Amino acid sequence: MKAQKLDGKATAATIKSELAVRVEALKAQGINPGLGTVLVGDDPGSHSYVRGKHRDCAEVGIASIQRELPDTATQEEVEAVVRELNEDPTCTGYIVQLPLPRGLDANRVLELMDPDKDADGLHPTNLGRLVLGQDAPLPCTPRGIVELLHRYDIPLNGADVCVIGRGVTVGRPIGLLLTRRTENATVTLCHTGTKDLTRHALEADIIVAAAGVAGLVSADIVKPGAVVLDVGITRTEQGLVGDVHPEVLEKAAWVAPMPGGVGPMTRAMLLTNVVEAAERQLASR
Ligand SMILES: Nc1nc2c(c(=O)[nH]1)N[C@@H](CN(C=O)c1ccc(C(=O)N[C@@H](CCC(=O)O)C(=O)O)cc1)CN2
Repeated sequence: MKAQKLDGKATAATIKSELAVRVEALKAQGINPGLGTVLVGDDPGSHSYVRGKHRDCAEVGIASIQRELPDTATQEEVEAVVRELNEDPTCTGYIVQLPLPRGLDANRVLELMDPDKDADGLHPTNLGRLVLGQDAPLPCTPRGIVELLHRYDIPLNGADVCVIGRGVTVGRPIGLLLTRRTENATVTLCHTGTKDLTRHALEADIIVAAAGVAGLVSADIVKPGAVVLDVGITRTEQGLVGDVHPEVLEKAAWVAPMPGGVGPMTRAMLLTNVVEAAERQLASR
C-alpha cells in the first residue's frame, strides 16, 4: 500500500483564499485585522516560523505588528511588550512565539495576555473555555489537525486516536478537540512514561506523532490502513526530520507528512483565529 497524502500545503492555500474574502468584507465595514508576534531570542526555527506567519498575513490582507527582543531580555521586558499589545487598538490578536529562552516564565507571560487577543488559544482562560466546551480561540496545531482530517473526510466518530507527546501546543489540547461531541473520537495520550507505546499505537485508527523524536513512529507500530499525522520536527545537519519514519508510507492509508502536512495548517489556523477575533469585534460594535 502506498499512503495517500493529507496535503496541508494545498489545504492551507484554499483556507487562505477563503480568509482573504472575509478580510475584504471586514475592511469594507471598517475593521482592519492585525496580527502581532512577540519573538524573543535567536532560535532559527522560531525566526523562520514568525517570518512565515507575517508572509501569510500579507497574503490574506492582515496587517503585521512585529516585536522582537534579544535573548538577554528580562521577564519584565517581555511582559512590557505584552502589556503594550494588549492596549494596541491596531492589534486584533497576537502570539508569543514558543519556546521562550531559558530563564523566562512562559506561563506568566501567557497569563498576562488579554484572552480576547490570544490568537494561539493558549491563555489559561481560553484553554479552560475549551475544557468547558465554551467558545474560544483554539490552539492552532490541534485545530489544524482536526480541520485537515475533516477536509479529507477522515471519519472521527468513534475512531481510536493515539497521540504521542504531551506538549502544551499539541499533545494536551488535541485530546480536548477530538473528544468533543462534534468529533467524538477516543483519545489515548502517550508520552515518555508510557509503558507500551507499541500496543497503543498498533490499536489506533489515527496516530498523531508530536513527540519531537526523529523517526519514532516506525511501520511496525502502525496498523495497516491507519491515518498518520507527522507533527514532530527535529533539525539535523541533513535537514528537518519528522517523527514518522518514511517506511510508514507503505503501511498507512493516509499520511500528513512533514513538511507539507500539519505545519502549513497551523499557520492557516492562526490566521483563522485572527479573522474570527475581528469578526467578533464587528459583531460587538
Ligand atoms: N506560540 C506558538 N509557538 C509555537 C507554536 C504555536 O502554534 N504557537 N507551534 C510550533 C511552531 N510553529 C508555529 O509557531 C510552526 C511549526 C512548523 C510550521 C511549518 O510550517 N512547518 C513546515 C516545516 C518546517 C519548515 O519548512 O521550516 C511544515 O511542516 O511543512 C509552522 C509553524 C512551536 N511554537
